[in-house]
Amino acid sequence: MRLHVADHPLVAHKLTVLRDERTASPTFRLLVDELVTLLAYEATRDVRVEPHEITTPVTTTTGVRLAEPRPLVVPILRAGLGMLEGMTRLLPTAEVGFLGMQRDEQTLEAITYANRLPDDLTGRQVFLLDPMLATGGTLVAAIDYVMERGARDVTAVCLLAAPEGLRVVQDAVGERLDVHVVVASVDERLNENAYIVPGLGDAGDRLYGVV
Ligand SMILES: O=P(O)(O)OC[C@H]1O[C@H](OP(=O)(O)OP(=O)(O)O)[C@H](O)[C@@H]1O
Ligand SMILES: O=c1cc[nH]c(=O)[nH]1
Ligand SMILES: [Mg+2]
Repeated sequence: MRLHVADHPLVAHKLTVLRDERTASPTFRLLVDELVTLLAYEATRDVRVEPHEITTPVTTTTGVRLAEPRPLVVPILRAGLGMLEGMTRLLPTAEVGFLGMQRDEQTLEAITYANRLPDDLTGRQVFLLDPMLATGGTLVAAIDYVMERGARDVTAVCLLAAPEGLRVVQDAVGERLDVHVVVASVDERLNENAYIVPGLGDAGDRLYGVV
């Protein structure tokens, strides 16, 4: 597993406001969007491109364009939905798949309630979006879904990760896949309820309200 922690004062500043319990949904959503844009820059560093010849007003030159097949962006509902627009702003031609997953707060098992992914992901670059990597159960299940469909190039974009969850992801997929994880911060630990500490609380609730 390759881990990239965004080390940038703007990321740290925005994350601090995001963590603050006084930050209400409208500002929270805006900050998630801005943070994803900053993380997406790093997450797409290895996006596949191909040579592309163009004519400028002065001469012809060979640049690059995104290669086919187009990347697939997969927000993990609910909370990952808050990251979709920021990601597709940088990758406007990407396709979008959806995974709806909810952690059972008793067993901590990830339960899948929606799955809308292309059948064949062979050769596709896949970007999984989820703000929180806590125990790692949700991300491991999501990686399994895309790997079952043939994906071998997977990047997870998260805002916060717990060290415990990163170890779980490494142990579960490390042998099978060189997954790339891009995060704004690796926090201290999980608490007794498997919430990230210091964290930001329940990302889905803070984005969309308690349901
Ligand atoms: O690493 P894990 O221990 O699996 O936990 C992380 C998951 O928990 C949160 O989702 P949640 O289950 O709260 O669903 P929601 O997005 O609908 O709020 C979060 O967005 C992750 O998907
Ligand atoms: O801290 C956490 C852990 C799981 N899910 C969240 O939204 N927050
Ligand atoms: Mg939630």
